[in-house]
Amino acid sequence: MCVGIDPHAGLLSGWGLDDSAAGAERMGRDVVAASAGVAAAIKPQISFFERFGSAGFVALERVLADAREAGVIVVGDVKRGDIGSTFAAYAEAWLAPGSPLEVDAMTVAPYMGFDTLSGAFPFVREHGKGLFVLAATSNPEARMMQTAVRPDGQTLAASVVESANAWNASEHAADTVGSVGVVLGATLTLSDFGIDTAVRVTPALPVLAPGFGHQGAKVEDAAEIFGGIGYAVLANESRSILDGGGVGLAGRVRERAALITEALDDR
Ligand SMILES: O=c1ccn([C@@H]2O[C@H](COP(=O)(O)O)[C@@H](O)[C@H]2O)c(=O)[nH]1
Repeated sequence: MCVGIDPHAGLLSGWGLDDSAAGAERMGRDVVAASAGVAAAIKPQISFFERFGSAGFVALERVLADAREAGVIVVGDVKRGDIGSTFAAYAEAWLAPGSPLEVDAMTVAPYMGFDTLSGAFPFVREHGKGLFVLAATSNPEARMMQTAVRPDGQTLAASVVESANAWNASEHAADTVGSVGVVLGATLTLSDFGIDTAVRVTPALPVLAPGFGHQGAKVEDAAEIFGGIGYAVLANESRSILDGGGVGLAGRVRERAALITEALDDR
C-alpha cells in the first residue's frame, strides 16, 4: 500500500484546512503519521506543493523530514526527464543523501530515451535509491502514445518494461527485488499495452500502481491485474484515502493496507 499525498484544494477544504502551503504541510504530516508502520510507502505529488512556490517546497521538506524520522519510505512523484546532463541534476536534487528534498525513489519519464536516466544510477547503486519509470500510465489519454509500436514490433510501454528488467538483471541477483521499477496503471488491461504479465520476472520488478480508488480500479482485483508481475506491487491510492478528512485517516489507511495485503499475499 502506498498512500498518496495530493493536497487538492477540495480535499484540504474537507480537512478544514486552507488551500495554502501550511494546509498542504498539515495534510502531508498527518498522512506520514497515519502511514508509519502500516503502509509500505507514501507518495507526495509534487505539483500540489509546487503551486505554492518556495513556501510549498519548505512544506514538502518538513513532510519528508517527518517521513525520514518515522522510517516511512517515500516515493517522490516528480516525473522528471530531460537530456542526460540535466536529468543528472534532477537525480541529485531528489536522490542525493542529505539533499533537502531527498526521497527514497522518484518517478521518471523515459521519453527522451531510457539511457538519459543513467544520471540516477550512482544514487541507486551507492545509496539504495529507486526509480519508477513511466511505462503504461493510468490515464486514458496515454494509450495512443504508449501503445505505439516500434519497428521491431514492441510497444513503447513494453520496451520500457524490458529496459527496466534488463537493468535489474544486470545489477541484482535473481532472487532479489530490482531497484528500477515501472509505473503501470491499475486501470489498464496490460496486455493491450503489449505487456506480458503471465511470467514472474527475476529479479522482481517493482511496480508503482496508481489508479486504485478514485480512478476506478479495485485493490481486490490486484492479483488479476498484475498476474505474475504482482510480486512487488505498490498499490497507490490518493484521493480515495484522503477524502473524508483527517479524522479517521489512520483507520482508512489500515483498512486499505489490509485489503491490498490480502489481495497480493500469495504472490
Ligand atoms: O500513471 C499514473 C502515474 C501517476 N499518477 C499519480 O498518482 C496519483 C493518483 O491519485 P488518485 O487520487 O488515487 O487518483 C496522482 O498523484 C497522480 O498524479 C497517476 O494517477 N497515474
